[in-house]
Amino acid sequence: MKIAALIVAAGQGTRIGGTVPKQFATVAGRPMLAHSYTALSSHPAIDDVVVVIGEGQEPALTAAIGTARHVLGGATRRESVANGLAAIDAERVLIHDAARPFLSHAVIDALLAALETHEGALPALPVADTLARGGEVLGETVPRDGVVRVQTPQAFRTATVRAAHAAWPADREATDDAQMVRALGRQVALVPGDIALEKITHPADFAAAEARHAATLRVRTAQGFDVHRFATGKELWLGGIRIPHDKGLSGHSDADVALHAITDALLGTIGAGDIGMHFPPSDPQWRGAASARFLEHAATLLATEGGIIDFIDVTILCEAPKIGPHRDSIRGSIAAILGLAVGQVSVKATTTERLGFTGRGEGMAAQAIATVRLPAATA
Ligand SMILES: Nc1ccn([C@@H]2O[C@H](COP(=O)(O)OP(=O)(O)OP(=O)(O)O)[C@@H](O)[C@H]2O)c(=O)n1
Ligand SMILES: C[C@](O)(CO)[C@H](O)COP(=O)(O)O
Repeated sequence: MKIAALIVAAGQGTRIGGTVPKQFATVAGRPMLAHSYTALSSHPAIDDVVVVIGEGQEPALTAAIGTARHVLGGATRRESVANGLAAIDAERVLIHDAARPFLSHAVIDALLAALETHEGALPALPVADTLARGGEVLGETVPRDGVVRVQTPQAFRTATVRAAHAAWPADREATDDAQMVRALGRQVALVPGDIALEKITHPADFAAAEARHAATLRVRTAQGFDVHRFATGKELWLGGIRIPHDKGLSGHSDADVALHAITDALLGTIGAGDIGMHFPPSDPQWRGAASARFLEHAATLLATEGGIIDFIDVTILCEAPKIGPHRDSIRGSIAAILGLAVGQVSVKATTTERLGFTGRGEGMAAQAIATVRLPAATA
């Protein structure tokens, strides 16, 4: 049996505002859409994931998740879902809001299990507050017994949800698909909802989602170390900044010893080997490459595993040049490459008291420690 997933991401996010629609804004270190796309596309039972986007949103989609199957949505969520349903070929379908980024495989499993006995299923949470009609002054209390908060993904037998959309009057809106299936007289099962799935609707929801997500992460640290030999006639690059000096460092790339150490530290946090495995010195395409690319790659791999960087600490070992005058610009540069605040980056330097290869001025070394947080399953 084929199972497809639709992520509706064609909204404008007007209640949140901002320079990009919320589904492409960053939350927990990645574009919001990327979180649920990863959760759905990595689930072993799901064969096909289709993203429904708005007109002109292709570049944002590609920037968020790379190449992905997608279709254009409509003016309302209901129309966007209908366009997505027309694009799939599967017996079962999960319909999910991009605005609910933190989707676990446990919720998907529960929904698919409920579909064995029901034509639809959705995650629901109990209501804890008193409910009342509102306006300028308090209206009457709404009984909350048996009232639930309805989340997504909503899972359906595809034929049923297609029939529900076909039967729904074109001049009436529906805020979700389950109410349309119910209007057909079919039963939709409830499975336990997840507070992590809360929809990001208003500006304050971003910070709340970040905080809830961060609380689920586990801290991990890893270190990186690198050495490069001095050579005359080379530029000296440190932390992505060109430093005036009479010698530079030799290497296949720009030989930025500080960025290499940080790259290895980040790769270490996810057990992804070392920089040489990802960018072999034997590969001509990396000749003279800016090491910022290597660091960005390591940060992307970490983000793909749901990790976020808490802190980077790098120590540069050399007799000369003096690092102090360049410390702030190196910090700023590393922070900019990684999308961090400057306060999340520390740059230190030391001589080795004229001892060893650094003491003799033959080369430079750098060591870095990365502190990150990763989802419990990875950590
Ligand atoms: N025409 C639309 C409207 C909404 N959505 C999607 O439906 C989900 C839930 O909608 P909502 O949170 O209301 O998002 P927006 O419509 O973008 O927000 P707003 O109402 O504030 O503009 C979101 O993932 C949104 O991208 C959609 O695909 N097509
Ligand atoms: C589908 C939904 O997320 C279920 O709670 C909700 O109805 C979407 O409503 P919105 O007004 O489109 O945000």
